Amino acid sequence: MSARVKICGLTRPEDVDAAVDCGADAVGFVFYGPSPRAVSVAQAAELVRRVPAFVSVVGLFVNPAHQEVEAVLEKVPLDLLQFHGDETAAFCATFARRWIKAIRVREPGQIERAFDEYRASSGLLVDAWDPEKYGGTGKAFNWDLIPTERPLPLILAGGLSSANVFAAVNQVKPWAVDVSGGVEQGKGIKDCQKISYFIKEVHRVCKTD
Ligand SMILES: O=C(O)c1ccccc1NCC(=O)[C@H](O)[C@H](O)COP(=O)(O)O
Repeated sequence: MSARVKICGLTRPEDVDAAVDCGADAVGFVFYGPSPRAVSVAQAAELVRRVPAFVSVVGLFVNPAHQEVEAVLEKVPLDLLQFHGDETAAFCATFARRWIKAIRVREPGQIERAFDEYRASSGLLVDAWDPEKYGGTGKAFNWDLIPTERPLPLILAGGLSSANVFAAVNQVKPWAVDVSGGVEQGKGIKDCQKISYFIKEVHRVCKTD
């Protein structure tokens, strides 16, 4: 078994370097103003310059206007778009870029329905539901709601950290895991030691299989 790792919500050059050096497969930048992890287009363009070949750069949006995404794409070489709001599949597919859809899980059957609705995506990210936030909540959800039959790559997110990612990967066997709060020392400020432990735990479970 192998699971890839995405470190999301990076805001500082040293955190990008730490994620890359520790072996992250993807790094995520939040283009959503209300988030404490939001980056400007100019800031993201600078940060992305540090990302080497074969590490994917993901741009995260929440219910953006079409023009807003295009404006980011003009300046920031994103490999993938991650839509974290109530975007339709038709909207997500209007950009000349691969995309993944995040859903916030709270009831049985929801993931199965999303697999169908977002079948044109490159993956479905499953995160915890929260009444007030679209993501980055630091909360886990009931992994028993995740079906074993998956027509798309499944990316597990929500409240992961080095303390639970071994169990998560072992149980869910996701294509990838996505973490933000679990590798931070403060909102938007990553902790390179936590990033290192997190990725080591994912690699450890992959070796034991
Ligand atoms: O990070 C945010 O502030 C955020 C705001 C709005 C939508 C999504 C957001 N983040 C998404 C992520 O960082 C992750 O994909 C995911 O939600 C996991 O976050 P965490 O539970 O903190 O590990």
